[in-house]
Amino acid sequence: MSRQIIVGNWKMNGTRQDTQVLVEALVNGLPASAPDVVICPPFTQLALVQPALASSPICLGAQDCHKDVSGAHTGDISAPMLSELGVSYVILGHSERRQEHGELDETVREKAVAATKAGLTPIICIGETEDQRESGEHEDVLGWQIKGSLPDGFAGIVAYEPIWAIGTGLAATTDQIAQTMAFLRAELVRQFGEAGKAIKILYGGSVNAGNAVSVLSIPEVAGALVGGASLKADAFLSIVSAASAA
Ligand SMILES: O=C(CO)COP(=O)(O)O
Repeated sequence: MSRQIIVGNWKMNGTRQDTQVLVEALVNGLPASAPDVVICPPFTQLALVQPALASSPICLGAQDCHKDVSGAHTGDISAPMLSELGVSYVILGHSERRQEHGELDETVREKAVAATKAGLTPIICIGETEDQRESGEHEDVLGWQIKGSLPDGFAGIVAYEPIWAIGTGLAATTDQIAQTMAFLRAELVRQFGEAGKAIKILYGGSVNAGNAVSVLSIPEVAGALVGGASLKADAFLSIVSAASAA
């Protein structure tokens, strides 16, 4: 299996003090044979974290970017601004942004184009609601999200995050993840041809130190997008170690 990637999405958490303590623990505790590791602090902490990662293989990610390079977009941050801060990955289309900010597939696609132009690797999130899973519509929903959110020639990462598994402590079962991963791979190949085989797919949704080994051992799972457990150094480093073992 190719090298896995573990991404920590800190969401809207972390004072300067918390951030310094957490980053130091991650940098010092990273195992020698670690997978690729990315941490995505809030925008306001990026400039603080970047120098702390200077001599570490841990990469810096952001949680969103705008589709334009600059302009009258109050409160937004552009992809080149992130790139200038040493950011190399950006999470796009997270369900919290889709739900709280009404972000549509089309917007996510435009942001992915902007991110790629600025040299960032987009991590595009997709996932179904609990109702969609229960009514058996989840594959249709995920297929449409891939079609709508991933630009032509997409060479980034997809993160499958079932909305009902985010922050609930109830990760999807290994069978649910395995079936959905197989569906997503087939869909990526159907939509992108040969290039669809190379797109890494992460799983996200209540990944923790206890379930990481089983989640990361599922075929097609190329890593994890971790929320809550990425805020605790011990838990996140256990997940990182599980990826090294998977
Ligand atoms: O949304 C997530 C990562 O982007 C997952 O969050 P939790 O790991 O807290 O469920």
